[in-house]
Amino acid sequence: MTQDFDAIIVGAGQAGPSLAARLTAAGMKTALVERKLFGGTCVNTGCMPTKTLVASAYAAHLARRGADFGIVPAGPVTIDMKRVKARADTVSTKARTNVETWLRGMDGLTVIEGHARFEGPDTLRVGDTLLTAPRIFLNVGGRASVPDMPGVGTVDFLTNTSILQLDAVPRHLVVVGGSYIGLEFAQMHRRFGAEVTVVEKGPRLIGREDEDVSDAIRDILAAEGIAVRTDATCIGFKPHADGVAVDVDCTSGEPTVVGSHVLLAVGRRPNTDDLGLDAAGVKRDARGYIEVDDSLATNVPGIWALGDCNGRGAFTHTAYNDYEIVAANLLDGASRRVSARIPGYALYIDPPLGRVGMTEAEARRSGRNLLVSKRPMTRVGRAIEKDETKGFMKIVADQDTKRILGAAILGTGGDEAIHGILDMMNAGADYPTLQWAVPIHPTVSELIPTMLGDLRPVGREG
Ligand SMILES: Cc1cc2nc3c(=O)[nH]c(=O)nc-3n(C[C@H](O)[C@H](O)[C@H](O)COP(=O)(O)OP(=O)(O)OC[C@H]3O[C@@H](n4cnc5c(N)ncnc54)[C@H](O)[C@@H]3O)c2cc1C
Ligand SMILES: NC(=O)c1ccc[n+]([C@@H]2O[C@H](COP(=O)([O-])OP(=O)(O)OC[C@H]3O[C@@H](n4cnc5c(N)ncnc54)[C@H](O)[C@@H]3O)[C@@H](O)[C@H]2O)c1
Repeated sequence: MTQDFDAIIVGAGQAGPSLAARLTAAGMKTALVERKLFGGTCVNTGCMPTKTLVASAYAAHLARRGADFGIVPAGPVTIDMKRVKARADTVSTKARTNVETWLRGMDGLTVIEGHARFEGPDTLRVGDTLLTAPRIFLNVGGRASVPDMPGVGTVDFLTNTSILQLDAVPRHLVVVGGSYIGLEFAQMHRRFGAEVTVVEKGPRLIGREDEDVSDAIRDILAAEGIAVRTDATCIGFKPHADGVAVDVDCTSGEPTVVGSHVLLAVGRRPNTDDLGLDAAGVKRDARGYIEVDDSLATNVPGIWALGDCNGRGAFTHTAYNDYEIVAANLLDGASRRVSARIPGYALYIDPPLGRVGMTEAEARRSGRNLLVSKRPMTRVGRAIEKDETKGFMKIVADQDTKRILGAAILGTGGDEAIHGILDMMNAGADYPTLQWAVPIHPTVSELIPTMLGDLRPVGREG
């Protein structure tokens, strides 16, 4: 059977559903194909369950710290991991149901469950059905990457998906990969009561960030009793009576760590290998990401790629912004470009890291005349009042243009406070403009104008 549409969307992640709403509202007969869970990674195995778990872990941490605030707990803090898991499941399930209900009730949209694969540039097969359309939008996302590390096939390991099924606290969780996914799970499980070791092949955690950020995060995690093994260039796995033996024969420390559980958090790979892209002539890069231009169009006219599968972003908000770009260009006559996007994101350890724009290292490499201001959270009233004074804030600006180039707020409320800077950068305002804002007291954000007053010149690199 062949069904003809004006538009087909593959994937109900962060871009697909909203795009379906715009296309159908514009009168296009649209099909949306989803092979697994409506809402995709963020809703089911990414942001939503993990941030719900992070909130439970924070509650446990604060409860243990009760005495610091004059609150005397009735007894020791215990973790009911079944209820912790149930809470995360409920949040995910509600969100997934909402997306699915919305899509199924959308006028002009045909929802098709199944795996879509190209048979030609305007034709996709889902089971026995052929779907055709002059416009095809790929929002197929990604999955955990499982590299062919020595012994990986001989042991049980967890990914960001399977670890969500744990309803008991692991005795010893070994987290391989010291970046976003690894660090969020490492800290939450430590706070749930597990022994935790993070194994990172690079010389430092979260290696894309500035060294001072990496160092501060390592200190924060170490203070909670998380063991961190960096420079682990020779990681391997062996079955062990107590779980899994992980070779971390690094430059120092014990050569092997035995964990009851191992989480692989070593990056993601796009879901583009089983999409039949060759049949449509759509180009992928060496890592499998679909190649797109600045408007997210692929090399084949009438096919666009949005979200994690295009390699231009790896976050929910970048996937959603991809939808906004494509919809605005197609339906509103706009000419929006992905290169205009200012990168921003947060790492949800506690305290969180809010980030926008360039790191200081990137700014130095750019050869500009730089101004930098840095302030420890021990000098932020709001943090002192909350007794959450770990971390620091840093802003980097261009001395000549007076534009803010980037910022990092590693500290309580950092994921929210960073938006004051992100919004100003997005508005194209210079830093003296932000300096004149009258922020609310007591907040973390109120120190941003003060920091701008403390900007000092620093040298360039190289
Ligand atoms: C543990 C974890 C925590 C995260 N936390 C955050 C966070 O706090 N903040 C943040 O911004 N980002 C976070 N992310 C990243 C975020 O989840 C992703 O960037 C986002 O979900 C990408 O959305 P997407 O629409 O590109 O793809 P996805 O959400 O992955 O959706 C793709 C959909 O396409 C479907 N699909 C794939 N192939 C086919 C096919 N051939 N046929 C039919 N359907 C198909 C899939 O089943 C899936 O439903 C996290 C990710 C992980 C793994
Ligand atoms: N808070 C958030 O917004 C959030 C949270 C989780 C995930 N995410 C998204 O998910 C993506 C994937 O996250 P991730 O942490 O899996 O990947 P990542 O690419 O950010 O980091 C992978 C880490 O694993 C290390 N690594 C790679 N191969 C290794 C090996 N063989 N042995 C040991 N270490 C190894 C790398 O050096 C790196 O530190 C991120 O890019 C991010 O966009 C976002």
